[in-house]
Amino acid sequence: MSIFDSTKRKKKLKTPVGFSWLTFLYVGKTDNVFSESTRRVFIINLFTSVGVLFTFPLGIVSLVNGQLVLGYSLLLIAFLYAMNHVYLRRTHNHALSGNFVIYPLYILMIYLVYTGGVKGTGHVWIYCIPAVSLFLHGMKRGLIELGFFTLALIITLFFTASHFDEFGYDPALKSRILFSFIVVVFLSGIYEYSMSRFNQELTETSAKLKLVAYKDAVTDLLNRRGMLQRLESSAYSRFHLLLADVDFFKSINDEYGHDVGDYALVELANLIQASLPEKGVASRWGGEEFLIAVCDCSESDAYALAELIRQRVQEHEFVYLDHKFRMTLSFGVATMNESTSLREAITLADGRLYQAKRAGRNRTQRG
Ligand SMILES: Nc1nc2c(ncn2[C@@H]2O[C@H](COP(=O)(O)OP(=O)(O)OP(=O)(O)O)[C@@H](O)[C@H]2O)c(=O)[nH]1
Repeated sequence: MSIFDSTKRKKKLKTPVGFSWLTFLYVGKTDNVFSESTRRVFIINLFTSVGVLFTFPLGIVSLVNGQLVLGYSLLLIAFLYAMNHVYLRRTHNHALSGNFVIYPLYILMIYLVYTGGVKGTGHVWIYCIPAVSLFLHGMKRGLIELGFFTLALIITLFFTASHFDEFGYDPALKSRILFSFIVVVFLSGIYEYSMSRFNQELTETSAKLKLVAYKDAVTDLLNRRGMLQRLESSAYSRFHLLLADVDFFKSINDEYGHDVGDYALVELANLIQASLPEKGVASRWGGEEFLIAVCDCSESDAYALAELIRQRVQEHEFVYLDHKFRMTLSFGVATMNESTSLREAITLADGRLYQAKRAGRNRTQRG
């Protein structure tokens, strides 16, 4: 992999001056908001923030009503969720943070079903479990955990001295709660499955589109857009550009046909690729033009590389069916550095290439 695959400039969300809810929910990490990990951080943080808004006042109400265990449990969860925000902000570790969310939630739900919560309404909260569990742990682990949770629910409902009966509910309510919970698990599972399939297809399609957008279909090198993107996002502030143009390429097309011209371009691309140093990248810049970039070397090294490629091409015999022919390249070499921008360096290389052509072709022109 080339050194030009380095730091990518990432899109930042515009945040208004002062407090921003988006910045809060993304725990300050608003770059690359479309990435899966940032999305997870967002949802976990959203869930815990909403969780604090519910559990904190409900905890206070429970304490006031004298339900001390429930009150302290809710306040503990509110505290854990608030700490989770701090933890996410510092580490962005959504995997561990997700566990902070879901495991206390499982325990709280079983506790609410067992005790009846506030005025026997505790069981109504269990329906948030399937979606959260499947989202945080995915289909496989999520369903296994939900299986265990359902088992704990059955035991709590039917085999413990839960306080459920003391609120005067119809006995059928227990089985209705269980079945409706299983239905919600089932629907959430279908939703999670279709979402993950959709996301997978979206990721694959976007990777394919990127490939098409940044690669040249004939030579498989980067195309102009891909090369510009690579160079503009490179961490290196100094590199050398070698702009090569095939000499009299039109005559190849005219003499042997367009297919042979295409074959020659592919062969040239292979020759260039095979000559590249580790810290180099090549692209098809235009019709019969190739732009090469190298870094961590001197201007003389860059010139020597252009000469090496030029000589290899000159010595190479191109063979296509019963056609045999030779080709040459002209080069213009320029350096991008602190005082010369990328665009200026490309223009310089282009000007020097033109000089090499005017001076007779099959040569390298540097500054
Ligand atoms: N086969 C093929 N030919 C291409 C492709 N892209 C551009 N060309 C041809 O490249 C040729 C470029 O011709 P010119 O610009 O006149 O340059 P040249 O013949 O190489 O002459 P100099 O650059 O002056 O040495 C044209 O005939 C284009 O049709 C391609 O993808 N495949």
